[in-house]
Amino acid sequence: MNENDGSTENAIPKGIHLPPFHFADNDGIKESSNCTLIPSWVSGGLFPVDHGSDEAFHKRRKRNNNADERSSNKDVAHYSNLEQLIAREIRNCDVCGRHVLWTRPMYHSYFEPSRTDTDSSIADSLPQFIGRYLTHSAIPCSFCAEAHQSKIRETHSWCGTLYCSKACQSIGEENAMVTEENSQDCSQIGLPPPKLFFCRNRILATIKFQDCVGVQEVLDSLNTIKERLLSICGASSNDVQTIGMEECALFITTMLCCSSHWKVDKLLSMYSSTNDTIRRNAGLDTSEEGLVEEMWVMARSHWSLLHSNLDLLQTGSSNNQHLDASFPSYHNFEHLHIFIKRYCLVRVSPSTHPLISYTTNTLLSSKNLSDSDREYALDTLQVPTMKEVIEASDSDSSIQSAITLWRRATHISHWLSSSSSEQQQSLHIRFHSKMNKSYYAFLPLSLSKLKHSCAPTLLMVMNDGSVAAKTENEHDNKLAWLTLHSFTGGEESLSKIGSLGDDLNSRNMELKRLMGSDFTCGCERCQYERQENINDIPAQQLKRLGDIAMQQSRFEEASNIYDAILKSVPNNADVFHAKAASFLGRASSANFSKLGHCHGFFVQAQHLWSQVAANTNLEKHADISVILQKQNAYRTIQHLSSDDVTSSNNDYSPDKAFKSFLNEKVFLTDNNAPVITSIECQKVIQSAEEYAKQTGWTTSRHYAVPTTDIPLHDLADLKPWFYDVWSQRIRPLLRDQFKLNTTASTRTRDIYIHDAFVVRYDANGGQRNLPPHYDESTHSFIIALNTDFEGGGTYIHTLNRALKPEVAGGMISFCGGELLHSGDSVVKGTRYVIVAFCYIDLIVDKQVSKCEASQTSGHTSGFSFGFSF
Ligand SMILES: O=C(O)CCC(=O)C(=O)O
Ligand SMILES: [Fe+2]
Repeated sequence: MNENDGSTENAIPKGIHLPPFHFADNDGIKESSNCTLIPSWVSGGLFPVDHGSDEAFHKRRKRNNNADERSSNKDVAHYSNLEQLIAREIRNCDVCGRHVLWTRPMYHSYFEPSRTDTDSSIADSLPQFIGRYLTHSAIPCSFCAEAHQSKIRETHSWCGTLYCSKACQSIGEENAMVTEENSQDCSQIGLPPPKLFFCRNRILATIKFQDCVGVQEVLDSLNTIKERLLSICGASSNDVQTIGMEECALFITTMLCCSSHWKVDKLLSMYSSTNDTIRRNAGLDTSEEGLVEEMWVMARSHWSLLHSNLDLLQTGSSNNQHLDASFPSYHNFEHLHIFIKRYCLVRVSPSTHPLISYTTNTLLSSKNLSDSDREYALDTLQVPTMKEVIEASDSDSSIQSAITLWRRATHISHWLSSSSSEQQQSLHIRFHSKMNKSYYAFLPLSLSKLKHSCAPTLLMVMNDGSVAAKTENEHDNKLAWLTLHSFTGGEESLSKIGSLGDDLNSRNMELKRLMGSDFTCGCERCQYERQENINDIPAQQLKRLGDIAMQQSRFEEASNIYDAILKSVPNNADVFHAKAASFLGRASSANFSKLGHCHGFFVQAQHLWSQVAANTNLEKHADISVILQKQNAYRTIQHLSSDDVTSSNNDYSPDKAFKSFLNEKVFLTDNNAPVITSIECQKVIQSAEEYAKQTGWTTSRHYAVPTTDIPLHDLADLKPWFYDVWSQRIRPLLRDQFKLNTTASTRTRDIYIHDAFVVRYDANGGQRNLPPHYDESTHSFIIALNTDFEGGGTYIHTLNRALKPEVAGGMISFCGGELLHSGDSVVKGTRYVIVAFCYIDLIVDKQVSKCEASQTSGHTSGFSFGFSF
């Protein structure tokens, strides 16, 4: 097994955003390579129109500014609510100037419910109204009808002239103006000069749409229809956020397809050639039947209206005969629906880069933020893409400034505090629903071959990672694939379901709902979780499953998977490393506040790393070497296996030399009791700065919330000193503060360092602050190395203030994995601190051999670290 995720040289690494792409299609399918994004019905957005290579459309857009404003893709793409949707559709009749609803901005048609109509007749005509949205149909003006007859419809969209009634249309056509511009346009497409003026409808920004003809009726009726759909789905309007979306996306997609013979034929032939369970299980769920019927009637009646109007314009008489031949039968409509649901529609995850999600969530959950500051913070939340970061040189100033922006934005979340009001709560909910909104995408047909997997290689996401939920405008979002593992291009796997974090049963229930009741997922993850032919799953696939479990914080499962791999591939350092990391994950997620220790997992992880490093049969592993350096610097293993545990000979008296906060979860040393002297502080700063002259300060050691730091284990001249300080002064103090029993004979738990580093904050550039976060530790300490700066300090959110020792050498210690905290912005000068991530865990030696850790460690013989290599 290859160490780097089984990737080949040309593989695209994990964590990269790719634009939507096509898989090669043997049938030479020509489709837009973009997936169509379908926002939710509930949010009022319908779907973006893909004009593809419609040159005439683009040409016209450029020429006419007003039309451009009205009909740009952006305008059509999405609307955030029904009112907006309707308001955008209000235009003036080209003849009488009356405000009318324009049912489709790009196409020529009109819908004018009159005030005298009864509610029920409006409701009856609404399916057609909606239908017109859903299929690119229009009643062409006479110019467009000519264009249509000249068989140039494919390359020419309707002109967009709008009349509020037949009477106005006649007047308009009689008085039509011919301009130089549109006459040129006509000669380009081989037509006689047009009779009509092109697209001179205006958007009147001042229109109050309530005053416009028919608006309220349409709004009401749309809501009526929505309610009806929901009731068919068995949902109340309170559930709309969860139920409306998928149903709507599905129907919009199916109805869209019905407007294209080619798509219908293609989909039906794909359906009939599919020989998997879809055929055996073709029936609809009973809950769907009524809805599908209703949609079929709606789509069909629209189709009928469209064709009779076309006939009327072309031949002067209505002829409905071709309807049955061209519109899919109910039977076929049902098949289309099933096929699309199972193969063409995928849920799009709104999450993007983990960094962005992390920051965004923190911002959203912060109660100490005024509305405008939160808006500002979200607005300035711009993070470079992974690709940009990888490709950018260190000196790339745009990346640097983007990172600075991000940090500044997140920092606002605690800089300005105000009490949490109801208004803020609702804002929070609004933002949250905005961020977490689900979308569906209609895949190009060639992509419908992609297989579902619960451990997918690709995840369809909003955005390409460059902009984090920056604005209210959904059309700023783009679709992209996120590679969850290194991707070589041959893998056919994507996720059909929204929540990959669910367990086997929940995932399968969801899949059966989507794919039919006898669908059984055959992906490796389900195979593994069902314990079915596990030995047949290649080690490389299993490693992926383990890594996914790690990403989803299912650490115990990850440990088990890595164990399974080691049975067949016993000498893989990468898997051992991953297994130790899963122990560390379990240490962080152990129920610390209840147990007061990490169930032995921290200690277990350290032992595993040390044993792997000592095993000469195993390849050297870069990450394990770093862990070993830390173990040596802080003597973690020596401490566990020697009498060091008993040493309590310190010359530091902790008695009452510190203040405590938050029920002894946070401590600050008194000014007269620093843990190191100011001379020692100066030495640390000098040593770190000297070292940084050769290597620079690191800025990416901690993934989600990186500090600008130098690890202490890299500072050779300081290592012995730091160990002395740790064992003689700091550790005894922490034992005292966190009540780890002060005598060695009764002590069953102790505190260990996992990582320690010197951090530099600089008001004049570089890093000024650290965003809100939890540490990867149970406990952390921060030692101030200087005081000649302004701002700064460790902001503990529950405390609602920053703690800052007033003397160099002063220390803050706190439950870093449990309390949200941040590094406050330094506004003047440079701040240096030592930060250490620690774990309180069991002392694992003869004294504690019967501790409860043994029950969960997976080993039966006490607390053993015996791994078979
Ligand atoms: O700068 C500080 O005081 C906080 C640092 C911190 O929380 C960290 O490095 O994890
Ligand atoms: Fe921290």
